[in-house]
Amino acid sequence: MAKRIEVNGLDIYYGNFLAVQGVSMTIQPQSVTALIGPSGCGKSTFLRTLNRMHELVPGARVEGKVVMDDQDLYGADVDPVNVRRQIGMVFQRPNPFPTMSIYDNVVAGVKLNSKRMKKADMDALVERSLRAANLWDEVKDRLSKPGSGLSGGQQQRLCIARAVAVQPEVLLMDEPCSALDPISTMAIEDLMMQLKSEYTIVIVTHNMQQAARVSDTTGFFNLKAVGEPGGLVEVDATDKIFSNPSVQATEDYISGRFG
Ligand SMILES: Nc1ncnc2c1ncn2[C@@H]1O[C@H](COP(=O)(O)OP(=O)(O)OP(=O)(O)O)[C@@H](O)[C@H]1O
Repeated sequence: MAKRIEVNGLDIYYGNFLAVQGVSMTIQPQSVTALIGPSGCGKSTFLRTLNRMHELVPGARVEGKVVMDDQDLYGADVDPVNVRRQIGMVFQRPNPFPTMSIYDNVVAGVKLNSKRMKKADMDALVERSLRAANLWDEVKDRLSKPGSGLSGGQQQRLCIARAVAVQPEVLLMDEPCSALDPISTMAIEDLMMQLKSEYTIVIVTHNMQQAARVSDTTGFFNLKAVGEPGGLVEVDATDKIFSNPSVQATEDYISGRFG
């Protein structure tokens, strides 16, 4: 299921404002890629271009290429809704539909894709997705209760269950633990390590220990200067980035000298 994403010469605009310039990188399947860098350098903006969510902002657009396996995600005949089905996203704040039951939250995306399913198949999908998100045991006896009744960490795992229920190839996570306590954070990190055997995972994180713990590859984004666009400074094996980066700015950032 996991797919490779090739990004080539990507420039990302909000109207006339060039927010991110010239990103080229390969995102490997069945692995976790972490994106780190100081605030405002364009990590989240870049992440949202990978599943065509960026263009939901009026006036926002990209130039350059994003190719998933052999599919040009910005090709003229490509339906962005279909791209978002293949490339799921988990956000900073857990955002289950508050009045919907846990069960309905898991199948919400599947229903949106207007797939008609038998009740037994739907039940199996709910169980499989909640198990994949390591949440099944905690909620199996209250599937009809509202998703908003769960703890923050459980809600975030519910959102992950909702994302995996549509069987995407890629999972994008934008600071998925920043609103969670350390125990819930550990649960999500464990989950990422398990999910990467089936998915391509890209995570934006401000937590460098987290990037070092969970990712195989790390990309460091930075602004060239104030008022200049952000860009990818270097991308390499996580061990290398955290022990012997090629660029001084990466070392300065990871050793806490700025950002
Ligand atoms: N909706 C928007 N409209 C206009 N400009 C935006 C919008 N969202 C972000 N930007 C600008 O794009 C640039 C990159 O922002 P982005 O949020 O991607 O950075 P980031 O590295 O993810 O930051 P943080 O770590 O603080 O979340 C910034 O200059 C920001 O002000």
